[in-house]
Parts: sequence; C-alpha cells; structure tokens
Amino acid sequence: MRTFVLKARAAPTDSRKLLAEVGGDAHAEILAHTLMNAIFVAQSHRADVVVYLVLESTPDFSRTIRFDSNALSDIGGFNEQALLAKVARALDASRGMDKEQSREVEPGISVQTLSFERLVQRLAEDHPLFVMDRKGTPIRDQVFDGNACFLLTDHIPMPKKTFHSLDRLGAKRISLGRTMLFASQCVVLIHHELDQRLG
Ligand SMILES: C[S@@+](CC[C@H](N)C(=O)[O-])C[C@H]1O[C@@H](n2cnc3c(N)ncnc32)[C@H](O)[C@@H]1O
Repeated sequence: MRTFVLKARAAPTDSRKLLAEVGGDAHAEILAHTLMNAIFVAQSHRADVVVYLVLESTPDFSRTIRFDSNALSDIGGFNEQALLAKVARALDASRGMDKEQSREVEPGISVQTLSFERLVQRLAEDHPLFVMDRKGTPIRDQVFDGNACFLLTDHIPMPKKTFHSLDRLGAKRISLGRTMLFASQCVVLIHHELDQRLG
C-alpha cells in the first residue's frame, strides 16, 4: 500500500468556501490535482493507494478525508469539479461531528475530525514516514520497504515545529531535486520511482 497525506493548511472545511476557492488564495485545486495524480492512471486507477487530505482552515476541527483506491467505486470523472465534489460531499457529511470522530461517506471515502498531528502519530505505528523536502535525502538513495507513507503540504510550508514532531516520529526527509514542485507533481515522481523499483 502506498499512502499519501496532504496537509492542506489553507483549505476550508466549509464545502461552499472550498468550492469557491478554486484558483483563489486557498488553491483548492491542489487537493483535486493531488488526488488525481495519486489515484488515477489513464483509463484506470491504481490499486493499493490511500490518500488522506487534511483540511485545516476551520472554525472547529481539521477534517481528514481518506480515499482508498481499492474500495472506490465510480468517482464521476477525474476533472477538478468531480474530485472536489467528492471532497465537498465528505465535508458536508462531517457537519456536527465531534473531535476525533469518523464517518463513512461512500465506498472508499471516509471523513474524520482528526488533526494532521494525530493522523501521523497513528500512521507512524505501522508505516515508515517520509516527509517531502527539497533539502532531504535524494529519493534514489532511499530504501523503501513496506507501507511507505509520504507527507506533503499545499502551497504553505510545513511549520518548523511540525518538522520537529515528525523527526521525533522517525520521519525521513526525502528530496526530488532542487526545483520547487507542486505536491501533485511530487506524487507523480514518487509513484514513478516506486514503479521503477517494482520493475
Ligand atoms: C508547492 S510545495 C510547498 C511550497 C511551500 N512554499 C514551501 O516552501 O514548502 C508543495 C509540497 O511539495 C514538496 N516539494 C516541492 N518540491 C519538492 C522537491 N523538489 N523535493 C521534495 N519535496 C518537494 C514540498 O515539500 C511541499 O510538501
């Protein structure tokens, strides 16, 4: 299983605000692009991929939306509008939830009122964590075994204190070169690197 976590610091947890932010300051399109590149390939979708979108611009709790490629049924297309409609539906399903609750939205999609920090603590129990960072170890030099989990952000950098807590969880910093890429582009390159190793 390959796991990707997008810490979307600017993404609103209100579905209407999210949908209004495509091309806006919150860059809601980043969520759609990351989801698209993590899960879809031409004419199909990848098996064994889990994506967590963590939306953090909220009056109450962050929303963590989990997509499991093995369980997804018809997602209605892979354009921005279709993908963000799924995110919006999960946000609507999470209305009124208390802290750290979980709700199934539809096959392959669930939503939790869970912070990025709590999510990665849980993932660290059974996943090696890799935080994407231009100053990290080149991806080619990194050994991956088992359920690698890759951590990315939207256009807002990972806060220093979060990097420190990730260090304490044993997360390794991985680089894809000196050019600053979009999170969705990182996902493509990570898939490519791991695909090559599988032969
Ligand atoms: C657009 S970047 C974030 C930009 C943000 N202004 C910053 O300074 O971190 C989105 C995500 O991609 C990761 N990323 C971008 N380029 C990368 C590279 N060359 N190697 C590894 N990760 C990269 C970043 O670490 C971040 O998680």
